[in-house]
Amino acid sequence: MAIEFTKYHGLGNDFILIDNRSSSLPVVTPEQAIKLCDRHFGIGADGVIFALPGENGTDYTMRIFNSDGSEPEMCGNGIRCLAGFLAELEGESRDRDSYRIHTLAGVITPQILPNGLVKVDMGLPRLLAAEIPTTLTPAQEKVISQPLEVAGQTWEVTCVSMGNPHCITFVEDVAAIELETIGPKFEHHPVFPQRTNTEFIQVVSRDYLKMRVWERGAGITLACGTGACASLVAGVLTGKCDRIATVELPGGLLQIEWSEIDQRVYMTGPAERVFTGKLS
Ligand SMILES: N[C@@H](CCC[C@H](N)C(=O)O)C(=O)O
Repeated sequence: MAIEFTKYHGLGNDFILIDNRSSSLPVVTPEQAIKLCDRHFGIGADGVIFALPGENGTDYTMRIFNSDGSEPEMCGNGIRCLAGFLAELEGESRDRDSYRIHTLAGVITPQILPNGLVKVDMGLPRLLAAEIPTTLTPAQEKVISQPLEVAGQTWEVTCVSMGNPHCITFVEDVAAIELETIGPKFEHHPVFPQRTNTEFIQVVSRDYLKMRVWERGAGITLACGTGACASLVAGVLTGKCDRIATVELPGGLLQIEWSEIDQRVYMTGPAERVFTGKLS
């Protein structure tokens, strides 16, 4: 049976979206997702996202497979794309602009703004070592500016979970980082039992950060929404930036806020539909 899909991207972080609302199991296996994501022999994408029926009273459930077939807990750019995709699926019967989405990282709420951008309530950042998870500090302690040996160099890292793990390091010049070489070494470092996403951040000013990312299960991507949120939180924890900042990624800009009022993180950015097709 042919499966319809729609390709979306959020700042060049691209996804194959599948309408999976009639079943609570993804209609594509992780092995198939690897093939679909292949940029030479498949459609090409950083991941496959499924719109499933809501669980625990939510409107919908999001599941995602990375391009290596692993399943992450959350995806920031992906959930903006999912909001656009759901609006498209609901069509003229749509009577809301925000969705409560069940994810492996908890309930996440994207809202489609009148200007077409999507603002997402990304929830509370998790800061304890056990929550990342990492063995860099004792389980119930935060991981702020800790030394970590990677590739014969000592990096100062701060770790934040947005449901998925992030290791953030502040550098003088993001352009000088050899991501392809160093990224996998962070991802598979033994202090990260569930591997990690790694963000390299250059602080341009207290409200403007430049970021490059190596994603767990996907490698170099043009943007990472959870990574931008985690990086702003790391910047606040280390005193390097304000609670509201623009994060510049290779694919474009995200606006991130770590609210002083409710301590939740809010991300605003685009979601662009690219094309549709059928898997046979
Ligand atoms: N690109 C995403 C994150 C996708 C999941 C990540 N690769 C992981 O394994 O945690 C984003 O925009 O947040």
